[in-house]
Amino acid sequence: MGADAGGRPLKRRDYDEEDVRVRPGKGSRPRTRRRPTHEDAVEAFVVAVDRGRYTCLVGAEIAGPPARRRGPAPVEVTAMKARELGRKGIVVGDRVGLVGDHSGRPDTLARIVRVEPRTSMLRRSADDNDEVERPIVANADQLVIVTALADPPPRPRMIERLLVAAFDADIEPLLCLTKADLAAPDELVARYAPLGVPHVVVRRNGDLTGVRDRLAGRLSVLVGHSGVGKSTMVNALVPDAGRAVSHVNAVTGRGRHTSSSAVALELPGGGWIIDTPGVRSFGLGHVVTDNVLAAFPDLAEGAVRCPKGCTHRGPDCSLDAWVAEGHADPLRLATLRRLLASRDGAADDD
Ligand SMILES: Nc1nc2c(ncn2[C@@H]2O[C@H](COP(=O)(O)OP(=O)(O)OP(=O)(O)O)[C@@H](O)[C@H]2O)c(=O)[nH]1
Ligand SMILES: [Zn+2]
Repeated sequence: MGADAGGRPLKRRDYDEEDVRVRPGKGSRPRTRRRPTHEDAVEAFVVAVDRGRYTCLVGAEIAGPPARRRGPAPVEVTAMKARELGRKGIVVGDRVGLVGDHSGRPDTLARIVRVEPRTSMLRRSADDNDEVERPIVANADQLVIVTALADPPPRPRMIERLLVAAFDADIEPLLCLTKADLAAPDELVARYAPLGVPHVVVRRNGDLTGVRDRLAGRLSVLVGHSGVGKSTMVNALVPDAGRAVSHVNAVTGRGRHTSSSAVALELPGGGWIIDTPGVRSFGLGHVVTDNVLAAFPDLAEGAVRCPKGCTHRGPDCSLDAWVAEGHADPLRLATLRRLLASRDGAADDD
């Protein structure tokens, strides 16, 4: 399980497991009962979710520079999920179809009747040994791993977890090293650059050209431990971020929800960033072993010699020999094994 006949790890293509979970119909109902097609639904982009209320933008340019936007400014619409969608989850980043009152006028409520197929889904589990996954953000094409160079100190375990999550979700990672005034980035860069992970270095009030270039025209999700300077950077990248967020709050009317959920913000130069609240941990219980391994490209190469179904933790594992032969750093193998072990309940803290 978890690999195809050629031993390659399976990639998730069924981005929405709820789509395929078919419920047995209630006897008398004809099986061919068709749902309304809602051909009149307008396209919208979900920028915030708060307890059953979805803040959606109608007419937003999701990729590419806003200069290319021809029509009028996007309209912010509050919507609820239509009954017919059942338990289907809707998250920030989703593209949806809206019916009903989508004027965006105060006290109006549209209905989401459709969720477009997703190009990616970033998920985490509550715990490593918990396979129940929580979808976080849909359709992102870049995962920005925000790490302070000091205060708080970098947490390599967390970085590696996020790299696994990015690989599993088929999202490109970007290491964003903040607080460069406090410590040099050399050590972290030396650790991740050989793995092909791109990086940018930022500091408060510093030049943001490097990170802006990486974010331009893309849908990036920012994840980091609390206190790494994520808000400081977001506010510098999106000068009216605070206003946008409080506007969203005003629409949903539920006070400050920025600390508890993700919010999508448009970059002045085009593209979107999805800011997520600071995380303490990032569970990987839902990731198949082969995808954990595949996120370690320096080791995955050596694992082709492993016995079929290798847990990569037992005495038959060929990775010990691979490392002994000098193909990879023993610390990397230790990291991989710690991660795999934590999925069986062992602690894996920084
Ligand atoms: N020295 C230094 N301090 C910074 C820098 N960027 C942010 N800080 C400080 O670090 C602290 C945390 O910054 P925030 O931007 O609030 O961090 P955050 O990641 O958004 O944290 P949460 O809101 O808890 O998720 C604040 O006291 C900032 O002033 C930096 O480049 N250098
Ligand atoms: Zn093995």
